[in-house]
Amino acid sequence: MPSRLSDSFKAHPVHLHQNHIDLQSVREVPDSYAWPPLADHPSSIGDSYHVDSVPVIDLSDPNAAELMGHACETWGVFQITNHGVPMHLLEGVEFQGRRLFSLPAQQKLKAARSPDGISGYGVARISSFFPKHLWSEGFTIVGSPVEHVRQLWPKDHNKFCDIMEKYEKEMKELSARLMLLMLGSLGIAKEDLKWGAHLKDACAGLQLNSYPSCPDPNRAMGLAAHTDSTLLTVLYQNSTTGLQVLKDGTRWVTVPPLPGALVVNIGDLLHILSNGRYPSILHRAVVHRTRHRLSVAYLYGPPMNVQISPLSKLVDLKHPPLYRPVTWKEYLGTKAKHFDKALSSVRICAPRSGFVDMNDHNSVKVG
Ligand SMILES: C=C1C[C@]23C[C@H]1CC[C@H]2[C@@]12CCC[C@@](C)(C(=O)O1)[C@H]2[C@@H]3C(=O)O
Ligand SMILES: O=C(O)CCC(=O)C(=O)O
Ligand SMILES: [Fe+2]
Repeated sequence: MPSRLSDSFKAHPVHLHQNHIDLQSVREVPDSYAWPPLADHPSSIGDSYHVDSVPVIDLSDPNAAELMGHACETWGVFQITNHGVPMHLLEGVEFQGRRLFSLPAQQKLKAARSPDGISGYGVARISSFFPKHLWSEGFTIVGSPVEHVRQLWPKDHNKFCDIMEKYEKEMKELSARLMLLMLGSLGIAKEDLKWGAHLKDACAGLQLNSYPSCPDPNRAMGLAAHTDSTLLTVLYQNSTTGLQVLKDGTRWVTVPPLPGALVVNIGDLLHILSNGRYPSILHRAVVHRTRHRLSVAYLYGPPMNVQISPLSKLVDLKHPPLYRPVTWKEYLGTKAKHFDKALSSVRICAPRSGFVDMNDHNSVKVG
């Protein structure tokens, strides 16, 4: 039986609450959705992004790799322009996403994700780690979405599936190109990577997120703070603000929507591969008082059987490997169990003077 990414959650089924209320029509935030108001929870505009903003990189710039390396070290997130993904495809994906989320609740539930499954309609998996519900709904595609989409539109599933397939193809090529640039910025050539010839044989998923407008956005949470379990994530957001990243572990900074631009996030697997030089970025999505927000995340990971471990070129006596090898599938299972402790659970005790200190209990035992 071949190994499949969709089996990652089999050992950690979660019975997620499906939204029992229609978020589009409520006038007040119910208690089960009310998060403590956060002092650093800017309600979308007016925060400091004007003085210290997420880098924007023009992919046609000859210095793109260098700029990206700097952005990865200092931010862990950047936006890209001139990426070559046609605008009409981005608009098509947004249109299909809106079409899906505007279906009646009963119809969407026909395509519900199963508790041990990866694909389908539902609330984000991470919501099981929080006491309050999220102000969002999602549709996850890993592999072919056709069985789930048939439940939504029994007579008309082709349009949605065709557009998503086209989009995934474009995203796969773009992600492979971004990986090459990022590796280049670390001094790594394609040949230095065992699976360098397979950057386009990636495993990947697509996550459509919908955030209805909210009567009290400071008390609701669209998507709680998390890092992605990917190498990198390419995110399309519509023209409504909502995505925020934690800068220097202290400040939430809004990633402003730029027409036609795409956001690139560093995920945990690139963090491991780069031996911590390109740290994964903690991010969240807040909601808006009057506007509905839609985002589409392309979750790019390595081919199925590849073990990800710190690149040997980045490891020496002064920089010992900080993480043990993991496959993407294994890491997703670890994330499902340990959530924000997943990265430290695969961390090797850092040797202090070249020797492994057996008394160092910093690492978490997994099993
Ligand atoms: C390939 C992936 C990556 C997943 C799990 C699986 C399918 C859905 C992805 C997300 C999308 C929403 C945030 C997140 C944190 C979540 O809950 O589901 C992501 C998670 C991860 O990056 O860990
Ligand atoms: O909606 C957003 O901007 C963030 C989505 C996200 O973080 C995800 O899907 O992993
Ligand atoms: Fe994310």
